[in-house]
Amino acid sequence: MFQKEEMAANGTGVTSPRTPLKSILTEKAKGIPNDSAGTVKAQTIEELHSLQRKRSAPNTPLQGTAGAFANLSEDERQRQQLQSISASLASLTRGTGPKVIRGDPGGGKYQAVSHVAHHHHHIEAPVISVSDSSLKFTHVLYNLSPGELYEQALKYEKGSFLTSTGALATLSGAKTGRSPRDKRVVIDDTTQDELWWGKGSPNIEMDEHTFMVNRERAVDYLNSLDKVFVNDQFLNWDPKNRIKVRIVSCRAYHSLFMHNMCIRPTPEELENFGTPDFTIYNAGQFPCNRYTHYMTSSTSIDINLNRKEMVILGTQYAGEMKKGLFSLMHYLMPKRHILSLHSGCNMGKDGDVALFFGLSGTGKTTLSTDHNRFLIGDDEHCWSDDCVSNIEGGCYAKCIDLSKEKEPDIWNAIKFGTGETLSSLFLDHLTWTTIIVLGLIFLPLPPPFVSAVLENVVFDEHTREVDYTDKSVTENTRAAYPIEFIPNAKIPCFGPHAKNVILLACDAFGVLPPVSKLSLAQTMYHFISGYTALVAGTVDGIKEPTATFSACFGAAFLMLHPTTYAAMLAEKMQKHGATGWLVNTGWCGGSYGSGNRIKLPYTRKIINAIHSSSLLKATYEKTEVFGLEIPNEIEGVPKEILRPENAWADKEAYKNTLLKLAGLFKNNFETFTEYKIGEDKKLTEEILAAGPIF
Ligand SMILES: Nc1ncnc2c1ncn2[C@@H]1O[C@H](COP(=O)(O)OP(=O)(O)O)[C@@H](O)[C@H]1O
Ligand SMILES: C=C(OP(=O)(O)O)C(=O)O
Ligand SMILES: [Ca+2]
Ligand SMILES: [Mn+2]
Repeated sequence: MFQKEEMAANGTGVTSPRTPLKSILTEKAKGIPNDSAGTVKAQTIEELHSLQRKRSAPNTPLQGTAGAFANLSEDERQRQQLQSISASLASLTRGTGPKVIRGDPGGGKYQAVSHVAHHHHHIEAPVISVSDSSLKFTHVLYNLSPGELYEQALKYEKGSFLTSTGALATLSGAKTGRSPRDKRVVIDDTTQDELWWGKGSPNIEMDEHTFMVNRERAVDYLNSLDKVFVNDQFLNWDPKNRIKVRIVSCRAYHSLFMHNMCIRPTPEELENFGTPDFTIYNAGQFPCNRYTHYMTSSTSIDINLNRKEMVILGTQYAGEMKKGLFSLMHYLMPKRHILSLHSGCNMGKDGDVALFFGLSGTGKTTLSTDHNRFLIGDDEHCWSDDCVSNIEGGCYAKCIDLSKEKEPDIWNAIKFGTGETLSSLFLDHLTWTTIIVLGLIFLPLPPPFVSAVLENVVFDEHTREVDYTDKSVTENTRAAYPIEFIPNAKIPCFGPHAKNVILLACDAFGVLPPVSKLSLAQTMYHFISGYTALVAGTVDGIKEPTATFSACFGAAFLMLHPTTYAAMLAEKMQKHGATGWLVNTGWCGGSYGSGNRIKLPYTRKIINAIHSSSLLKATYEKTEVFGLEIPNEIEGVPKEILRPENAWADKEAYKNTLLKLAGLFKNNFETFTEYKIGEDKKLTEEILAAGPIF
């Protein structure tokens, strides 16, 4: 009887007599007050150490909450959870999943699944032989906390270090950027008709069978390891359109990265998680077999929409997982008439929402992180009939040349510690009517315990201070931090319909004006064009400044034809009266090499003028060739830089460069001239006429 009660009380079925150690009192000690707070409730050192780590969720989920597992005993619930993970890792040829147990094979203390874990805990890690896979156990490190993941990384992953601010610095291996040429999408009867294939499309086809070959390769590799990390998390803050994802990976770094980047479930949500909507198998440390059909390198990133799975082989760059899930959302959301956007998003205290579109490195993260506004998200959003919502739970900032002075919020986010939810100071500025009218809910959540991951940065061996100017490993150094690390993040991350749509282009040619106001047709023209000219790339291998056109400012992630997204954007902008802007965050006064990059403080002034509506009231002049409306003045921005031709010393060179760029725009748009944008024939014609005229 007593035993039963104790089992129910600690929820594990493990019973241990907890008689405290008797303290020995000598004659001398009698009468002397004991300064210790009591005696230790442990009989052995192991037990003492086991007391140090308090059992908590998710290992000990809360009792009594309703949901998928509501009527199950704790043992049964955990058994089903392990079964689900085993099924995720199942070999399709052998027809079975591995024997999974919870816990760290290195002797760590995570094995909450009592009976299974206890029996096999002492098994020595065998020399791995795949043919013995049915005999061995795969340890599952399930939704570990940042602290646990830190320990795993520091203990077992070479190249993992603590920086002076407590961030985890790590290396992503040979790949320090995405590998879009190695992306494959399974073509089947459904996707053949639904998806965007062919010229300009990022979706390079692969057949179902080849996917299975790569999946098996990844699963076999994962099964051959002593341990794998499993994250069960969410995408999309819009509760009606939340997607459940499971990420299986082999590195603590990957698990921590996704912990930061996806939405973190509460213990209750995790308990009721059930079957994921999509699963990633990240076996990035292991290459694909180049003799496999469709493979052109040893890297392969494969999406199978029918199986709801993604396989990663031959790259450890964590951005592949983040952007792979983004591709998934670009498929799932439009099916629900929701527009998925490669954009940053923030909101003013009056509820004015701005979207920041732009290719990698154009300023989405930098400019959406604004101390005077609420951050909704830095990179991936959905625009539904109800709201604009962030897909992710974290930000992924470029950190080359990061400075505390210029970007204090990002700088301060690169740490280990607790996140700040919306500061009360900021709340004071919000009137209650605003809160009620906008239906904003600011949850008084306890600050979560989280930590940033720094990829491929260089730091001082002794002080552990990061040198953000050092490009020794790569130019594409990155920080991934949970959104709560930005003090004025808006949690939950959604807001009302967008008022301003800002298209960012980093124009290395230096001929686009720092800011221009766009008509709806021009907005669509530039959205479909998706221009930028970067100097250094996120995309693996590209280091030179080149013009890039990427439809919808994110062709690499589109699943459907660009005009599908464009038509939805046009409709939403019309419906909600949003204004489009083109902002050049790149060069002025000359091309890359002779001119200079526009100073961030000037760009911020421009963006402020857009937010405050003051720019809307300015007087404008139209430019030649591109027909862009340029404001005559903006407070705090030198007048000379607003008109590019004034900023260039060599007017002849300016004109030639302008025409060169116009030609590139025209060539690029040729593929789109035969498409209709939605039902509106008039708009389609206007869009075609909204490009450069020369
Ligand atoms: N005028 C400017 N506007 C925006 N970003 C600038 C500007 N000048 C320099 N930068 C730098 O360019 C980079 C923009 O990168 P980021 O904001 O991460 O882009 P994205 O999120 O679009 O990939 C940052 O490193 C930022 O400091
Ligand atoms: C993660 C990426 O996004 P961005 O550079 O747009 O922040 C990427 O392109 O790899
Ligand atoms: Ca991006
Ligand atoms: Mn970004």
